[in-house]
Formats: sequence, structure tokens, C-alpha cells
Amino acid sequence: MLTSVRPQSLSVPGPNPKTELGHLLNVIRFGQDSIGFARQLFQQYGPIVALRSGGGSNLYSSDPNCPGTVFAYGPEIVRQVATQHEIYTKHPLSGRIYGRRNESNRSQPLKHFGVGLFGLNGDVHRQHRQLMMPAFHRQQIESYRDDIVALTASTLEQLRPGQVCDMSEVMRLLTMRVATKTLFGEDIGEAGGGIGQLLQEALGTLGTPLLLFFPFDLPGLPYHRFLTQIGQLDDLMRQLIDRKRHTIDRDRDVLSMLIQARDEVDGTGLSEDELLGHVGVLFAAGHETSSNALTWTLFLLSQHPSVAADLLDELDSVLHGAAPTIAQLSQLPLLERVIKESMRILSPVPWNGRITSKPTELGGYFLPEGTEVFVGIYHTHQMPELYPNPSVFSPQRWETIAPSMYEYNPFSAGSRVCIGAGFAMMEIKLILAMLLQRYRLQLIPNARIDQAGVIVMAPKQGMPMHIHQQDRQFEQKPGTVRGNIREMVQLPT
Ligand code: HEM
Repeated sequence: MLTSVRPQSLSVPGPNPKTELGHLLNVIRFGQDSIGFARQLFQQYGPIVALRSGGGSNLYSSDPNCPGTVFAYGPEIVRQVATQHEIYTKHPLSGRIYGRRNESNRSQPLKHFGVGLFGLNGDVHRQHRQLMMPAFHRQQIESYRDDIVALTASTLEQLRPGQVCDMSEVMRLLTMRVATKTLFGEDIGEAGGGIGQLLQEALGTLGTPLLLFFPFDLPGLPYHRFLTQIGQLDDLMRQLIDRKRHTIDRDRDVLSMLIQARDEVDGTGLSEDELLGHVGVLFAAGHETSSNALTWTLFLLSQHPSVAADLLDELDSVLHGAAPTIAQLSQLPLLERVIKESMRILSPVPWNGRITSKPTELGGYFLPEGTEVFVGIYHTHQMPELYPNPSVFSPQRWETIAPSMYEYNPFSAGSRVCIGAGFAMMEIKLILAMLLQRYRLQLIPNARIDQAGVIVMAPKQGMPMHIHQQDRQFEQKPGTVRGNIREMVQLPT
């Protein structure tokens, strides 16, 4: 039964700050630790909760009349949102700021920044996904194996035993090189490095709460900086597309395939604006995610010595120090379980953001058209009825459980399921198998590990680790990790 009878108001329960300042503080708290903040709200109000009771909040929708923001989790919510894609639509990564795209020449790059598949819905989304699919078919993905192995080997070569390294940065640079090579056919070189750096900076600026509240193109303000960054990004990506058009006949990277892709019915290809949107989204979605999945897995292994030892036994017995072939990847069941458990307990993408295209009902509540809904991937993965002792890192649990796609969905579910999931799993397995056979990584004592990030969950202060030659001396000293990570993973005290 619906709880609301007033068609345009948001009746989902939630905090009700008396002042705008109180609401602003909640927005900032969400921006700083979306997972911890939402956890508290869920505990207080239940599995569907409004950021502001009665509505009147707006984090993601570019519609200034957005009725409000809702957070929800659980398999039934995931199923409803994933299967009713005509109701729960997706919008560009730039969120609220996208609405300002026609304001000036400088704001024009907003038309494609973070748009790609993220900004498309309905038939157009289906059509573009279809055009992109050949680049993500199994055979095509497997053809990237040698490049990934070569780039990983060159990265591992640069690590020195005895050093302390920020492994989140090492993984970010490696996955960025993999992305530039496989997506664009270029090793990091100048173009790839420039694009990666700018994209990183632009996404960082986009995450600044000040940008939402003062979206004015004035020097000194984050919005001004953001427009400059995405303008430069546009220029670099146009140059990249231009270069590609000249080498298209021999290259088999994703961008070459996109440039050549033609609609089966009318034979049309993608426009330059559409290509810019896809290139940016593929690059953003294709390396930050994998890089954080890898970093979190390294962290979890460093805290669970017996799992790390068992995993090394498996790798050694199948690979004998070499990089896995495609066939060997399926002979490493513990590696698969470690990665699955890592993405359950520290999901790299913690939320799916959607906007309702018409009035609907979710979890027993009425949602007006235009409501923004954040579905908690991470919070669903933490339900004790699905995963007993959910904060315990236990790869073994995957020997006996087989959750549905709505219960376990690090790559989302339904028609918008991650197009790069197969690619990501292969990349993560190859990198971990090579890295762990060669080095033992130990988190530095007393490291502070805070997770942060709404779009991608990353360690805020990085992941400082000691590099050792692989000597099997796995150990974890109790009580040596600080930070909000302790609220998510049970670690020895
Ligand atoms: C561990 C790595 C990855 C994780 C956890 C991940 C997760 C996700 C999730 C949860 C979504 C759905 C987002 C939503 O609908 O709100 C998504 C979509 C997407 N991902 Fe990934 N992803 C990963 C790697 C990749 C890679 C390697 C690529 C490309 C090479 C990629 C490209 C995309 C694209 C283009 C979409 C949009 C699909 C659509 O809307 O139809 N992802 N990913």
C-alpha cells in the first residue's frame, strides 16, 4: 500500500533539519562519507530514507525542480530499479551541473563530459550499447591479455623491495595505462597521461560541495576550475579522435571500433559529440573502478595473512611464477573468490544513481517524477540475512553461496549492467596473479585508511605499503589500522 496520497510531495522518512545550514551540513556529511552517513540514516529510518524529509534536496538531478533525494537498499529495491529502466533513468556524471551546459561557450563541454552511455536512456541507450558491444565481446576482451601482461610486467619492474609505495597510485597509473592502450591503442604517452590527469582532476573538482552551491564561472571558484579542466580535456580528446581516424584501418582498440561502428538499420555512425561522450565515460569508468578494486583487494589480503598464503599456494601451483594464460584464469578458483569477496565488502562503486521519469512506488512509498534515487550496492552487500557476519572478509563463503544478481551486484544489474565487467575481471585477475607471485605487500604500521567517494569508493589518504620480495612471511599485527575502514571490515583489534 502507498504511504503517500499527495502526488508531488516526498513522504519517505528522513532527517528534518530546522535550517538550511543544517541541511547543508548533511549534504557535506554525505559528500565526505556517503557510506557511513547513509548507514546511520538506514539504521534510524529503515531501508528507504530521504536525505531531507518532505523533499527539497538535490545532489544529482540537473532539474532545478527535483522533488528530493532518496537512498535505498536491498535485493527487492535493486530488482525494481534495475528492471524498470524506463522509470529509473540515468543522467550524465556531471549531475546537477549538466543543466548549465548552454550558459556560455566555456560551459559547452558539459554537453559531453560524463555523458556517453551514462547520459542515455531508452532506445538511444539500447542502440549505442549495441554499437559498443563488439568491443566487449569475450574474444575481443581476451585479445587484450598480452597488452595487460606487458604493462603489468613493466610496472612491477619499477617497484623496489624495501620501498614504501602508495599502492593506490601504482594501481591507478597501471589501470590508466591499460585503459589508454586497450581503449585507445596508445600507451600512456603524452596524450593518455594528459587525459588521465585532467580527468582525475576534473572528477576531483566535481566532488567539491562548493561547486554545487556556487556554480559561478568566476576565477577562484571550483566551478570555474572545473570548466577550464573539461575544456582542456575536450581538446585532448578531439586530438585523440582525430589521430585515430588516420590509423583506423589497422587498429583494433575500442575507440577505432566505435569510430567505425554503424547502425544496422540506417547505417549512421556516432557524431563527434557522441564519441567524445563515450571516450570520456569509458576512460573514467574503465580505470578508476578497476584500480580501486585492486587496491582494496591488496589491503584486505595484507590484513588476512592466511588467505594471502592460500592464494599464493594456488597461484604458484598453477602458474609457477608466470603470468596466467586465458585458459589458466579459470583454474584459479580462490583468486576469483577473493576478488568477489573484496568487491562485496568494499564495493568500488557503492551507489547506482537514478532519476524517476514518472511518478512511481518504491519500497511502499510514493516517489514523484524527478526524484533522485541512490541504490546502495554496498549496503545490499552488507545485509546479514544474505551474508552472515557481513563485515568479515571471508572468500570461503563463496564456496557455499550463490546470490542472485539483485543480491550481489558490484557491476550493477539489468540492461545497464557494467559493459566492462568481463574486461575488469580479466584485468584484475592478471594484475593480482602477477603482482602477488612477485611481491609481498605489507600495510605500513598505524596507517589511516578512510574510504571516501560517492561515484567510486577510494582510500582517501592512499594505500601506503611496504614492498617485499615474495618471501611468504605473511603477518598482520593487531590494531595497526586506523580510520573509518574499521566500520566496514572486521580487523584484528
Ligand atoms: C571493478 C571494476 C568495475 C566496476 C566495479 C564497475 C561497476 C559498474 C557499475 C556498478 C555500473 C552501473 C552504474 C549505474 O548504472 O549506475 C557500471 C557501468 C558501466 N561501466 Fe563499469 N565497472 C568496472 C569496470 C569497468 C570497465 C573496465 C569499463 C570499460 C572498459 C566499464 C565501463 C562501464 C560503462 C560504459 C558503464 C555504463 C553502462 C550503461 O549505462 O549501459 N566499467 N560499471
